[in-house]
Amino acid sequence: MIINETLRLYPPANSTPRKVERQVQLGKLVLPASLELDVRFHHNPDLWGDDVHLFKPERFAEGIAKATKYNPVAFLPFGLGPRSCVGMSFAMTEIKIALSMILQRYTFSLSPTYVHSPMLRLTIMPQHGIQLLFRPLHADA
Ligand code: HEM
Repeated sequence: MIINETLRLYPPANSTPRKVERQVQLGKLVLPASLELDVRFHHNPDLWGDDVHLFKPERFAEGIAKATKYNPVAFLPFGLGPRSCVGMSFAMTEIKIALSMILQRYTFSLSPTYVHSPMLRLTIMPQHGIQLLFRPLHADA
């Protein structure tokens, strides 16, 4: 739940560039051929609710399908289609291993010096870093 909500609000790839191959109508919008688009993810209150900008891992309590109201294009941290991320399974496995190794050994909380300022520099990253206070769970950690 926490990983999914982090990927929803702070997807490392904030948008996906696409080029329109042939003219297409999307609702009221007519997109002409050759138009270059930057498709941005996960900030539509119609899909996520009025609390779209809040970090709420519990959205995913019953899985991605339920959280997205069964809309298969609502949650796209790894993109979609034939050019979607080839590293998705690797990345998800790596995140889970790293988190479980940390959580087995430490508790941690945000340092009072932390300033929340996500910024886009190729990927989304914390502008001033993330200062955490770690406490070992075991005497030998
Ligand atoms: C949390 C980690 C990651 C996220 C959120 C992420 C996200 C993405 C996104 C959004 C795309 C573009 C998909 C599209 O255009 O539809 C992409 C493409 C790609 N990613 Fe990742 N990625 C992650 C980790 C990785 C890792 C670990 C690898 C390699 C080991 C990787 C390799 C690639 C490659 C090669 C592409 C280009 C695929 C293509 O154009 O056919 N990614 N990724």
